[in-house]
Amino acid sequence: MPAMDKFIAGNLFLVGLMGAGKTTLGKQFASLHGSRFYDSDQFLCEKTGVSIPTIFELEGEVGFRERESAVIDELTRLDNIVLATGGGAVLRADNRAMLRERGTVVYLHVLPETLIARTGNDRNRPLLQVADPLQKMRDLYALRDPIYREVAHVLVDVGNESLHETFAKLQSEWVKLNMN
Ligand SMILES: Nc1ncnc2c1ncn2[C@@H]1O[C@H](COP(=O)(O)OP(=O)(O)O)[C@@H](O)[C@H]1O
Ligand SMILES: O=C(O)C1=C[C@@H](OP(=O)(O)O)[C@@H](O)[C@H](O)C1
Ligand SMILES: [Mg+2]
Repeated sequence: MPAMDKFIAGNLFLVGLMGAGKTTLGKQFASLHGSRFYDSDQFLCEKTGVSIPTIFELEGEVGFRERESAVIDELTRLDNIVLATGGGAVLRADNRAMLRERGTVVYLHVLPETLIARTGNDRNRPLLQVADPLQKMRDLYALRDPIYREVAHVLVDVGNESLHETFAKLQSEWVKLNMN
């Protein structure tokens, strides 16, 4: 993982695969710290008035990624926010640069089996509507894990544990960062 050369105390950006807990933990973390919470997917849905599956259906993944980039640019310019990104937001180099330069990026690292146990029946994630969601998640993990590691300032290793436990790990990493 690269050195924390551009650490900015104010913004926390969460990255990781679908089901890692970015949205759930981000909301809780923001509420505890009195910061504003944003979720790039929710923001996009509010902007367009339609769901993520509908955007995929109408414009394909390419269209979704275009919109997602614009949202990442808009939201990462804000100060003192917690942002839950969509799992694929790190795929574009320009998004990665925005995230790394405008805040502290935390990778919630979770293994595919655990992720699928959490998201398996969810109809709201178009990429998982396939015959073998576990294999799909393994493929996404193989492709993206190195990218998350590259973009993140900090990795939080999440096992098969409670939400409460992961929240405590995230909190402890944040405290460590702010003591440096
Ligand atoms: N240890 C944990 N950390 C984070 N989420 C967990 C944990 N255990 C169970 N969950 C559940 O997993 C789901 C994660 O979903 P979500 O927050 O939408 O993830 P993401 O935004 O990263 O796709 C939530 O339903 C959450 O309650
Ligand atoms: O990993 C991905 O490519 C995606 C993750 C989703 O967000 P979550 O990571 O919050 O599930 C959402 O942005 C979209 O379905 C695509
Ligand atoms: Mg989410």
